[in-house]
Amino acid sequence: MSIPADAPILTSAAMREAEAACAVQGTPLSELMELAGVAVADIAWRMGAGAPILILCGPGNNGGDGYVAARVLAARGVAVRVAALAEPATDLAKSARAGWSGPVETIDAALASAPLIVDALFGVGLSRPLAHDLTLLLRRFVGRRVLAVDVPSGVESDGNADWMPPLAADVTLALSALKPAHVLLPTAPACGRVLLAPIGIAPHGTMRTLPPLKAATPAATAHKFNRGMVLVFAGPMPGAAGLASASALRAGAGYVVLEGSERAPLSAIITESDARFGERLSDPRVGAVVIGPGFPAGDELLFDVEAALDSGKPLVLDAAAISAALPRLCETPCRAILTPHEGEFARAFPELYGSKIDRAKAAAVRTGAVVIYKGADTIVAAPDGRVVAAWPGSPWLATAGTGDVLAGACGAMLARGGDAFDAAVAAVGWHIAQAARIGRGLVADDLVRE
Ligand SMILES: NC(=O)C1=CN([C@@H]2O[C@H](COP(=O)(O)OP(=O)(O)OC[C@H]3O[C@@H](n4cnc5c(N)ncnc54)[C@H](OP(=O)(O)O)[C@@H]3O)[C@@H](O)[C@H]2O)[C@@H](O)CC1
Ligand SMILES: [K+]
Repeated sequence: MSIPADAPILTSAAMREAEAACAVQGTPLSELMELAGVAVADIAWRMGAGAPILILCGPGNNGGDGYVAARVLAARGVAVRVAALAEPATDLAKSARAGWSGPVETIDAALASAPLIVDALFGVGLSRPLAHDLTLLLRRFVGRRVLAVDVPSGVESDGNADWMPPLAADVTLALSALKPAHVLLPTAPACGRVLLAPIGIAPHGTMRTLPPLKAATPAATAHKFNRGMVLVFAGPMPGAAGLASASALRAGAGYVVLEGSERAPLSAIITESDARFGERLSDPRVGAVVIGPGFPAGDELLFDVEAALDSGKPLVLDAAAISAALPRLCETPCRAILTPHEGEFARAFPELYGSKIDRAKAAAVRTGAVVIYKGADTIVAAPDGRVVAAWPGSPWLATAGTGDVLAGACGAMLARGGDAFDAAVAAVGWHIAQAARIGRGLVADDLVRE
């Protein structure tokens, strides 16, 4: 599974707006469908490597892309068969169908045919789950290689429903932009390797996939304080804050103070007693405060969160600190990154609905903070509507303590100054890159070991 880096993501409504704008600017949709069909044919050609190809066409424009691809592949000498679910229903699909001079079979008649299936049944126009008999029919193709056009058929492209496609794709060719379903669970794994065909629409939007990680080399004039000073607050379980402080240092902070713990995980980390927390909070060199790792909910946490909020420092609020800070944040937004996992998000924002992207965006608007909604399909959302989707993360990150490491990395990035959203995206990118480097058998401590 893989996804193009820094690629646009559009909902079906935004996609239709972009298509309409394209038509207004003088590019007919038939031209886009031609480009889409050629792009599908190119990938199918490479995947098929000379083998026969069966193209399954639906009634809408997704099916239209399939007919164009069939025509292009046949012209290249590939043995192509086309099977349709129904007659084309749109003018575009009808004209694409008219361009295909070969026979059109029924899907069950074509079952025995090809090792490579091009799934052009439904794209962003799917409006309800697939009928049961069609689902059963399509399952009979399981085991063949599958190239899905735009999305695997059966998937609701905006990520609002967890309808799973009967035929998971080996490769999905997203047209013009990725769709939320490509980057959200449970549908993302069914998309396989996602490729993007930029077919003439220049999508304007605020959602993208994770950008490539930039190597942040310190400036020649750097010293430990101007590289970012992070104050990590340890609660009753200091191991978690220890991980966060080590991670802040590894992720590039110049100076890390671990407050409330006597044991530093790395020799360069300064430990201090609780008594100095207030004093440290007013230290002008402190660029970010991390609070929450290893801290159960309760009065003690509430008191410290209030003090951190009063300080006006940029904050990373993790675990129970998120709910503790919520009433204040909703009243007076501050420069903060919240890092909830699924359970913490549900506790803090039980009333939000929609896709994971919608809910992350709504939480960011409500709190005025950047939200990193963690999971295998991590979403980073800013209050101004920017979103970065980090699918696929690393499966090795699904282990205790990795969230504390992410919180520390957020502290390091935030302490450098600059935009909190960019800091959050950089921290998520760093976290995934570290995990990818270590891979099999990773435990949280490995992420901060070297
Ligand atoms: N973005 C781009 O640049 C370009 C995008 N293009 C392509 O267009 C695709 C979108 O095309 P689209 O809007 O025609 O929708 P599409 O997915 O083909 O399906 C709609 C049809 O399915 C039907 N239907 C719905 N649900 C159903 C169900 N459960 N079971 C049965 N039927 C169902 C629905 O009929 P209904 O019954 O709902 O009236 C309607 O007939 C897009 O994904 C991309 O591939 C390119 O061609 C051009 C450039
Ligand atoms: K499809």
